[in-house]
Amino acid sequence: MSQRFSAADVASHNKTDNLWLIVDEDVYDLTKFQDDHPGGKKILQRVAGKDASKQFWKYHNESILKKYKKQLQVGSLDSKAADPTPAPAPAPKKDVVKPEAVSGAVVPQPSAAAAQAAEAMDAYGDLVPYADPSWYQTYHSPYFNSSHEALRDEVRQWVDAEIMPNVTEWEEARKVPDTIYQQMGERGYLAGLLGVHYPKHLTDRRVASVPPEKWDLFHEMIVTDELSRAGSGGLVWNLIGGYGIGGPPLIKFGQKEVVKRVLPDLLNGNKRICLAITEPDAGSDVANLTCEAKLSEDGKHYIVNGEKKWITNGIWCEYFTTAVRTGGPGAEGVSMLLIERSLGGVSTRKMDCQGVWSSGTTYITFEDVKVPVENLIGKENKGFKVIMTNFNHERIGIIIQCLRFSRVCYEESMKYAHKRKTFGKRLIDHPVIRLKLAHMARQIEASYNWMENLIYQCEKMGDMEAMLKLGGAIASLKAQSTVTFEFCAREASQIFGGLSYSRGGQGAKVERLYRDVRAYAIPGGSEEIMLDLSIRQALRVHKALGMKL
Ligand code: HEM
Repeated sequence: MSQRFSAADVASHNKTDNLWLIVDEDVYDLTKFQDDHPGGKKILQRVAGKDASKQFWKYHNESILKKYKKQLQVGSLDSKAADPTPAPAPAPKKDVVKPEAVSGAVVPQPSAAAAQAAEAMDAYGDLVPYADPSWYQTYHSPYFNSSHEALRDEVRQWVDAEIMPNVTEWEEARKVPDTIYQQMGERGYLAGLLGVHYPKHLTDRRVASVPPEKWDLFHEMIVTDELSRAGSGGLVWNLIGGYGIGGPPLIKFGQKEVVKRVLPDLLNGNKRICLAITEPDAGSDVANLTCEAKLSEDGKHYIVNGEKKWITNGIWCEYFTTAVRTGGPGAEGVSMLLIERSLGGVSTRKMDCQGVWSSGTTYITFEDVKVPVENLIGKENKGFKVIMTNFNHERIGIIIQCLRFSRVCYEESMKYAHKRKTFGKRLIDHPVIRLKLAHMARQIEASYNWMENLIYQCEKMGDMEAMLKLGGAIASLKAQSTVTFEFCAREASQIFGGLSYSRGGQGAKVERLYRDVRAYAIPGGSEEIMLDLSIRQALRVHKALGMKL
């Protein structure tokens, strides 16, 4: 913004029909906007011509300026430093704070070897303690390197510019513009989100900051984590909810020709896929599903009839990775089939749900859909194995999202607690509020550190070994992360008070995430089923490993 004004210039625009004000040394013309101002026009008129920064920050958060700057800013104060372009820049290089002992605490010194081997990561983000993972905040990490740092910055800049200012609007409209999903493809992110590293043979899209050969599960984690900063399960599920669980079975177990025909459009963001397993009467109890696929007399097609319920993204999808019954009762009679909308007989209806509004939760009916046998994913009656190997990837996705949503609740609360005053003190100065923040942080950090370790294990193991050895721990962490999310959403809501009860405004993220909690605690295996499985599976594996009781 090139126009420069003195404070006296701005002061002359102090009438109702000529209303300017200053926020953080930028000058805004609110003459027309005042009638639409959700906080009322009188409150603006009272500060007309003045520096209203203090009042502004009392009632709004950053997203408001991001959204309205273009439309309302007319210039800056002449006292403002030149080139104020705000960028979520990677913070200064290696300016690492040396810990100092307080009250007699001993400060351990790293050994010479350790000091040589390990450099702390660069500082990144706002450095609010625990609001980002510790490797963003100058601490050491065995898992991340400069390619992860570069991707983090790439995704964050995109999310901050294109997504963050619009999320509330999209959520209310119950739809994210298709262009955002397409950008996920163009930027190469979709191709990296299937848990199979980077399938460069199926797409010419590339991620700007990471070459495909270097792509690992931590890069995948970063994309999901940074998207989740927007504080909306609906947004994340819209972009990767159906794709991230419907795509992996196809790319891993689909027949070569089908994969070659279907995958490129999916990876590039031109078409959508979802996972259709749950039915009105079969949820966590997958082996009981009834949607049937009968082989035609000539053996060339399956004829599919049945219903699927709570299917994320279903209304927008061309492809449905579907669990069907091809054999007898129980798990041995289940197969996976790629059903295509273009085959006819597929009807989708949007469901109205408590949370994740922009994710497109769908009820599906299949009526005599004629599916070519080539669309079988895996072997006939062996679909349960496909479903089982998919669970780790699905649950880790849920864990990443829940833990970032927990951080969002915590970060919003921490920032709000620094500006809101009650009984003459800022909220952060009340011990009871600090206690809430401490309980949030300890659960987030413990869970995140376990998650890093499990992702590292997945990176080192094959699918089958990971399914057997990690299935129990991942199920347990899924429950741990949804409980953490629920706790953080509740505590954040208490800290925000009424602002998190009404929709929009400063408490928008907290209010929305509070509504999203059940969408994480129930699907992908409910907390109860996860915790029980975690012990059963661990015992089974450790018996095989030689456990002595
Ligand atoms: C660039 C200038 C401003 C813009 C673009 C703006 C925009 C908005 C918007 C969009 C809201 C709806 C709530 C939200 O989404 O956060 C809002 C609410 C509000 N604004 Fe402003 N505003 C501006 C300046 C101010 C100033 C200077 C004051 C106070 C002197 C003020 C007081 C309020 C109040 C009291 C609310 C209602 C908050 C609530 O519901 O809790 N606004 N404003």
